[in-house]
Amino acid sequence: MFYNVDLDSRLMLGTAQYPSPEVLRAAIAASGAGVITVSLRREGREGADFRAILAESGARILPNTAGCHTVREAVTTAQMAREVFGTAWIKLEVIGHADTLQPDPFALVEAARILSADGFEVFPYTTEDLIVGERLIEAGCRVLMPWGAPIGSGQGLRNRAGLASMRAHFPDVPLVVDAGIGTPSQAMAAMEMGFDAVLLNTAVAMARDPVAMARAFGQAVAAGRIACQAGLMPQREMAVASTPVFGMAELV
Ligand SMILES: CC(=O)[C@@H](O)[C@H](O)COP(=O)(O)O
Repeated sequence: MFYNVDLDSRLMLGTAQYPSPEVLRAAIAASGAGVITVSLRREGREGADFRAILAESGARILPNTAGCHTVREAVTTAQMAREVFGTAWIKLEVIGHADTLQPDPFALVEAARILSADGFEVFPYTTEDLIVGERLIEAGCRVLMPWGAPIGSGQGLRNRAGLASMRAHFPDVPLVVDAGIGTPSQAMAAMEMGFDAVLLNTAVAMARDPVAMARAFGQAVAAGRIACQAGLMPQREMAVASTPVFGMAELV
């Protein structure tokens, strides 16, 4: 549950960098994404067409503050997005570093506190740092979005151990791996680890065939979720024969 909303699909899809609006429309449909994230800047640029694509998708809209570098910028962008999209959901990005596009944890927590107090339901894009996660929860966030890897890098789950300890530390908080996912298998791995959803953009938008890639990600996220719920077998140090020896033919 993400702020009391249950989603059919646990794939959250970004809407930037697609070769054309038609490809974007088809990719959203093929992915079956439950949530579409959209930047206010893009909505301002592309207007009615883009809005129609979002509306016909049937997915929930998660506006984001992509490109914001300060608390003030992020809070103002979120407030404008609430007006434009008519939702209290906001994916909060406050970028702290130009090369890594790493979140600024201090500004992030401050902006999350201001927005939560103002009635927003905040999805903060953060690192896997547990203390920052704690502070975000204290600030009012009921979802956390740790990065897989830097935005647009396609490096996948770069700090698997850190992500696993975040999952263990916040067993009851919905956690969404956001950014840096390059392949469907990486998205599936995140779901197998028990993450509640995955958010990605570049890997689909920049694929040679974005529509087919969107479908692949939709299926991978669904499969990872089923596998997690089915219970993965533990890894073992040694071989354990999988074929029973009872009833084997005796050769004399
Ligand atoms: C669209 C959006 O919200 C991005 O900021 C997001 O973090 C996706 O990252 P990738 O493009 O690496 O999938």
